[in-house]
Formats: sequence, structure tokens, C-alpha cells
Amino acid sequence: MKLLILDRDGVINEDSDAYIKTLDEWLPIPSSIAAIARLSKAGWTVAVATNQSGIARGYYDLATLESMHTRLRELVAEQGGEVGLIVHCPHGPDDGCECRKPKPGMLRQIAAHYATELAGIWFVGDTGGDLQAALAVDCQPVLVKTGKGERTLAKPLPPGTLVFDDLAAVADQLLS
Ligand SMILES: O=P(O)(O)OC[C@@H](O)[C@H]1O[C@@H](OP(=O)(O)O)[C@@H](O)[C@@H](O)[C@@H]1O
Ligand SMILES: [Mg+2]
Ligand SMILES: [Zn+2]
Repeated sequence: MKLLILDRDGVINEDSDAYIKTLDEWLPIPSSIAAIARLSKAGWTVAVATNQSGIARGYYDLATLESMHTRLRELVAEQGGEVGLIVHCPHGPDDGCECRKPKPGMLRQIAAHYATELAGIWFVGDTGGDLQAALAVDCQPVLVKTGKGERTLAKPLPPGTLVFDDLAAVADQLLS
């Protein structure tokens, strides 16, 4: 199956060092919304794997997080596309969970949901943790320069990482 897995903050929507704590702070990157719609209309399944330690930190609750994902689904649907499974890690860095990136638990959860293998599947993120999670399960690490991507690019990248300006450029490549 044509499966693409995305990080959320910094790839689909703007990120903030102060976390994305409210629906109003969730600012979609317009070209990313369009890219998801283009891909899904072309037969791609677009899933999302996102760390949301803000929940563990008490910055926002699950209902607020879900309101952001409802908005994401609405915006993509307005362009005729759809978003697949969205999985999040609600835990904090010290919780020792298996789902917080750079651990690959969320990627494995997505693969199990779609009964597919992960090898070679593109995982698009903006941080080193995203790239490490991809490598842990033989996904193709893909870095975009949006969000924290420029900061990530300033440090050595894992060998084989693909780099694109943004998710729109990733979609252009996959749809070419
Ligand atoms: O990029 P994704 O995985 O979708 O989500 C990242 C967010 O959960 C937040 O992750 C935090 O990292 P810590 O969780 O505090 O290490 C910080 O980087 C925040 O700036 C960022 O908004
Ligand atoms: Mg991110
Ligand atoms: Zn977790």
C-alpha cells in the first residue's frame, strides 16, 4: 500500500517552543494541508505520529488535542482528501513509555493498524527524534525544513536522510 507517515508539529502545522496548547494556536501550514489532500486523492494513505508531552505536562488535555485533529481532518476534507490514523504519545520524557519518539512505538502501531510492513515507508519529520524513530524500524527518514527542520539540518543527519523544503515538496516527489 502507498503509506506515508507524518510527524505533526512543524510538518503539518506550525510548531512553537511553547507547545501548541490550544486550537487557536494550531496554525496549519496551508501547503501541507494541500499536500495531504493531493496525496490521499492519489491513493496514498497518510497517517500521523506525534509526540504530545504537553498532555503529561498539563498544558492541555486530550479533548483539546482531539479538537486540533478534527480541524485537520476538516481542512483536508474540504480539499477532497482524508487523513488516516493519527496516533499520539501523551507521555513525558521521563515516563519510560514505548511510544515517545525517538522510540518507534507509534510507527509500529500505525503499521499494525494497516497490516503492513514499515521497511522503506517514508516518515516525514522536523526533528532528530523523528529521524531516529524512522531508522529504528527501517523507515526512510525524511526531513523537512519547516518547524524545527532548519535547526535539525544544522546538525549531522543520519546517513540516507532525504531533505525537502516542506511537505508540499515531499508530495511533489511522491506524485511525480
Ligand atoms: O513534532 P511533534 O512530535 O508532532 O510534536 C512536538 C510537540 O509535542 C512539542 O514537543 C516538544 O518536545 P518535548 O516533548 O518537550 O521533548 C517541543 O519540541 C515543542 O516545541 C513541541 O511543540
Ligand atoms: Mg515535529
Ligand atoms: Zn508514550
